[in-house]
Amino acid sequence: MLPTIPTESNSYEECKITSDWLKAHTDVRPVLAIVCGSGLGGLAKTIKDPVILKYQDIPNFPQSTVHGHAGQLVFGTLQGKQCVCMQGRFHLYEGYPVQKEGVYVVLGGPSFETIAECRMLHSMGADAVGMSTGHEVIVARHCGMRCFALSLISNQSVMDYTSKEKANHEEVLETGKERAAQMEQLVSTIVARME
Ligand SMILES: O=P(O)(O)O[C@H]1O[C@H](CO)[C@@H](O)[C@H]1O
Ligand code: HPA
Repeated sequence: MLPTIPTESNSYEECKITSDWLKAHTDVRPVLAIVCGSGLGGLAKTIKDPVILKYQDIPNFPQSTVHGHAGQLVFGTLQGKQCVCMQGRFHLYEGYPVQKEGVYVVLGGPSFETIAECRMLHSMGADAVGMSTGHEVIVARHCGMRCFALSLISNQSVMDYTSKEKANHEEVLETGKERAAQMEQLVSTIVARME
């Protein structure tokens, strides 16, 4: 029987469970990761002191369904560098999304979108709406700065005329407060790893 293939990318919490599980099962902390395609999994055999973890044993991990893909992570050392090899990859044709991408639309604010505007933006392919980051990035790029932006999705757009919900700044602040510690951790980790 073929394994169930997730169609959505995992949440932060699910990814953290995966990452904690992996860290508990190997002391290797890879500085590089190599994806091995069909017939190329042999590279993983050259890894020194390998720790082999099967995809099927890793929580929340996708499964390889293609013949010739071993379906395991091999952690160890290659040319003196700590690395991990994926012996088996995940393809679009197996039903895996290439990447969970979204379209961020930036509007002028400060008002929140009306239901009609939300519906229009949704029908145009928008996944998220903001009134800040897009503008900032445009100005920064104009000044020649390289940018990396994070936007916390803080509230749901209201699309239903019968809904009693209304997007509001209190909800945005509330979500911001709930996620502040994670955002702070994420940003400081990114900064620490910057060359
Ligand atoms: O205040 P920032 O962080 O921009 O986030 C958002 O929160 C406000 C809307 O509630 C807007 O200012 C919007 O940009
Ligand atoms: O619902 C929203 N719309 C636009 N900008 C926003 N910023 C936070 N929430 C929103």
